[in-house]
Amino acid sequence: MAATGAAPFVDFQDVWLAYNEELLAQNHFAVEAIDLQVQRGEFIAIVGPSGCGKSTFMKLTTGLKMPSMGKIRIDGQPVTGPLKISGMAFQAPSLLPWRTTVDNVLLPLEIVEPYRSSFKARRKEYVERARKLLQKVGLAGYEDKFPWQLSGGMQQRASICRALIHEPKMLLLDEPFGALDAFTREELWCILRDLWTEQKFNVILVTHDLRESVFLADTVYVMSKSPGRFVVKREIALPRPRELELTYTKEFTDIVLELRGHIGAIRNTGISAAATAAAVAS
Ligand SMILES: Nc1ncnc2c1ncn2[C@@H]1O[C@H](COP(=O)(O)OP(=O)(O)OP(=O)(O)O)[C@@H](O)[C@H]1O
Repeated sequence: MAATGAAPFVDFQDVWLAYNEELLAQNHFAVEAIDLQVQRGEFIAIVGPSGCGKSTFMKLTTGLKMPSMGKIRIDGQPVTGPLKISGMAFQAPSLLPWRTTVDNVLLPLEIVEPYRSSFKARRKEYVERARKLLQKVGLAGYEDKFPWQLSGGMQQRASICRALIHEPKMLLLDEPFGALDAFTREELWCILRDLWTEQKFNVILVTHDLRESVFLADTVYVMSKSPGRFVVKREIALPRPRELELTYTKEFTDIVLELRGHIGAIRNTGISAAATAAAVAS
């Protein structure tokens, strides 16, 4: 899976974030003491109770937010602003309504250098790339449709293609399948797993679906709240590629229940982040 011994692809060193100066003055952090190293090609998932700081962690990883304290390096470089080496997909697919599927997928190439400057000259090649990706996610035949002609699951497939069109080194997914029915969700897990196996980008997935985290990720991190802090690191040593049947085995269910137990403890007993961190091996 991930390369070992090399410098981590994502490297958080004691990162803290308060959302503004006033909160910082009150020592009110949204996330604290984030130490996290993700190896090149690794697929990680982040789970935790609502409001614990998962999206805040994503904002830091994309460079949309800068830490109040601590250091972040991605692909060996300090993060100083919004990153272009990542693709992103969120719970709402947010396709532009006046663009066809293929034109929505092409959007990052019109915006991100080095593609932007050559976009017009290479449009034909890029359209071909977009069509191939759409085919892989089962959207062949829908390239020229508009978002309102697609189901929610289809729009989410297109948004994953849009996130991958500029061949990013890292894919950031914040609850991308949360609004979909169980069958579509499982189908998209398999599509995402196949794309990842083929292209080997890093993935950081935020999800409330523990089965999803265990099915997809190499490592699952549990975040506790107030402020958000990683308190559990669970490596998932299940066979790859993962088949859906695996999700019905005892081993799989035991890991899901173990993670559920950690989140239940954080939610129900009000265990503070520091106490949980001390109690649970990382
Ligand atoms: N722009 C902001 N300004 C101030 N506080 C914020 C801002 N965005 C988030 N927060 C606070 O930071 C904390 C973490 O929020 P975040 O959205 O990262 O949680 P989350 O784990 O992603 O939640 P959910 O699972 O519900 O999406 C919360 O207490 C939230 O109120």
